[in-house]
Amino acid sequence: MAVTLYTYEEVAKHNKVEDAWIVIDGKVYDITNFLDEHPGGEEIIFENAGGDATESFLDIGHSDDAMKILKGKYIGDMDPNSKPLSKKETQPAETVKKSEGSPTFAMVLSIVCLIIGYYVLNN
Ligand code: HEM
Repeated sequence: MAVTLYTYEEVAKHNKVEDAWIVIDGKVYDITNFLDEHPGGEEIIFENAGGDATESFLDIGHSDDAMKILKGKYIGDMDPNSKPLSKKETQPAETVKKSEGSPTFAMVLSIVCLIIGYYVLNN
């Protein structure tokens, strides 16, 4: 089967949480479904979305297990004629959303406090 070739411009479009690709060693990987499963954290891997993560990936010294997971995410090769873009051009489109306290919870808490305050003042 023919290998799909991608350019750095094409890869750079996939820099979103719901659509994230990275390049490692001339190969392209779709890591969308892996972001929140990454043992090293969602943020650190997402920082490389849309760009080349070869150096960061190898620097960490990932295990054979990590290599196996990586293989499963393979979608094609880099076009050897494509030139890497600057870091600025491959910045992820957003940051990974952190789970913040739910606004509903804060609202319920305020209402409970008001009710308690009302009873304290009126008894
Ligand atoms: C698809 C690509 C990746 C896969 C499949 C992957 C997989 C894993 C796995 C399985 C681990 C657990 C430790 C191990 O088995 O080596 C891990 C840890 C880690 N990864 Fe990744 N990773 C990927 C990309 C990256 C990238 C691009 C970075 C850095 C920018 C990164 C940074 C880390 C860090 C900091 C840890 C924690 C290491 C530690 O606690 O010692 N990973 N990764």
